[in-house]
Amino acid sequence: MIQINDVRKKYSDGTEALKGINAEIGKRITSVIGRNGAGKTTLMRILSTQLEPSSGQVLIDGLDVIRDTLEVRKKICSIPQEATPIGILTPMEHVTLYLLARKFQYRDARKEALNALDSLGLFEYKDKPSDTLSGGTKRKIFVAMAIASNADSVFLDEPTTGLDPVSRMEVWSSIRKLESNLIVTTHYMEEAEELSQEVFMVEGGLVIERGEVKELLSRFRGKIRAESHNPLDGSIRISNTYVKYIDEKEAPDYLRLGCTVKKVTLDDIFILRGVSIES
Ligand SMILES: Nc1ncnc2c1ncn2[C@@H]1O[C@H](COP(=O)(O)OP(=O)(O)OP(=O)(O)O)[C@@H](O)[C@H]1O
Repeated sequence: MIQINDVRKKYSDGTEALKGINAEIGKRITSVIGRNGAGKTTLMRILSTQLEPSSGQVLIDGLDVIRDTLEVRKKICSIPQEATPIGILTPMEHVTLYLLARKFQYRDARKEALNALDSLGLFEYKDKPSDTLSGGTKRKIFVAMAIASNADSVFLDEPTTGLDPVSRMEVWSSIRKLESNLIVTTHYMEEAEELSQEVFMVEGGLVIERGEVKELLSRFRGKIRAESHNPLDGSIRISNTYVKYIDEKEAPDYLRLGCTVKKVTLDDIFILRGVSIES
């Protein structure tokens, strides 16, 4: 269980990245979503003991990330957004060394490393130096470390950024098999919908919405999104696009008007924030 109590972070230049985050996260997959600069990485760095909050408290299985840092580090695995592999080391060496550092026995480390690499479609690359691999394959090495670690809590900051659709599905399926508390940040709403039991939407350093995907989307029941480059009656303007939420049965009328019609996703909560779809 992860408890986040009124966590705030003000950087030395005065930027208030987190303005009071409160959350309780259980043994399930949780996604943290939000626009660029919302505060997702700052929160992940605080949870994984890489950054101290300005105030507030984070407890991981009852251990305080500031007071009990070393104990917490043994229980967690955190893969930061900017992680890059060491060029001369192979994926197999990366994952095995990581597991040895986590006190796995050598044989277990090799076995778990192989399983994780295989589940991510990396078997054929396992003995190649990392600097000969593509960007997406390099990214998957770190996902393999997290999967093999079997840590109680795993934090993945944008694990699938830059991955092709097949690789993304391989990552999802491996992530789903983990029994850890898993927190994933992502820009892909589809990923949050696919993966997580609970979603936290962060904006301006605050949690603006939280809940199960189904629950969050329930306000749109029976609605779809119509988009146009021309204003529609009652539409919301986003840059050069006009968005309107319509009844499913109205789709043919809007298609005739030249609109694009789309299924509602978590994106729509950001679009609609503060606006009632009945209006
Ligand atoms: N070291 C730092 N010093 C000052 N401000 C920072 C620092 N790191 C992040 N920030 C600021 O804190 C805010 C939150 O940044 P953060 O990286 O946590 O957002 P994010 O949601 O992860 O964004 P992205 O989706 O682009 O990765 C932003 O305004 C950012 O510019």
